[in-house]
Amino acid sequence: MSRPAPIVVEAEALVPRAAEWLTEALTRALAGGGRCSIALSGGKTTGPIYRQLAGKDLPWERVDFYFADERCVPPDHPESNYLLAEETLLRPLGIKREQVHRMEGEREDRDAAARDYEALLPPVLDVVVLGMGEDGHTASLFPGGSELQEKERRVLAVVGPKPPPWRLTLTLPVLSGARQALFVVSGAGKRDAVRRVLAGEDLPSARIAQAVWIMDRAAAGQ
Ligand SMILES: O=C1O[C@H](COP(=O)(O)O)[C@@H](O)[C@H](O)[C@H]1O
Repeated sequence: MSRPAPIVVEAEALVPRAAEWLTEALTRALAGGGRCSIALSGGKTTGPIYRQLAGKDLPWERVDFYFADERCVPPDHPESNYLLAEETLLRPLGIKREQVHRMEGEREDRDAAARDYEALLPPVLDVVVLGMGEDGHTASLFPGGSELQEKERRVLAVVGPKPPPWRLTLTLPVLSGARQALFVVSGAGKRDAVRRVLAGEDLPSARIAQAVWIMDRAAAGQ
């Protein structure tokens, strides 16, 4: 599959462009009149996008929320990806509890938490929002990790180099199988990783070949 050409925008246009893309993706996924699923990422880039997405007029009662990854911390911890989504998107929209499927990163038995999450994931996700770290990681799939070879498991507990170390993450078969996937990348710190992905290097982020990339000029090296 050939990678779609990245969409490069001015820094101030990144958030509105990404929120618009997600609105269109959700609209497509909801077009049949049924429910749709979206998996959210954490990190620094996504919060402002979620805030803007929360202002969009969509039939939110038909959207089910999942997570691409979670740090192994309680859900009210400042590092929690769930907390970020809760504060910027889920609470502002008044999303019902039963529509939100968070990864239970706080559980002592992380493998059991990963297996329980596998049991509630839909067979295919309609929309996935992803970020990319400066090392090319996405969700909690880090370069060189053995979990990148995973073919069967859909969710894994992993240890990564970025604090907090323990994480739960969707695996590549799930992320690369999503119907629509978006990477949002900003800042000069990501420039080298972007260059490596676009040059065809085998970084975790590069493995989600169907994804659309929206980035600002600094990340694109322009
Ligand atoms: O640790 C994480 O990092 C990635 C990238 O975050 P960013 O702040 O560099 O955009 C994020 O996508 C992931 O959900 C998060 O757990």
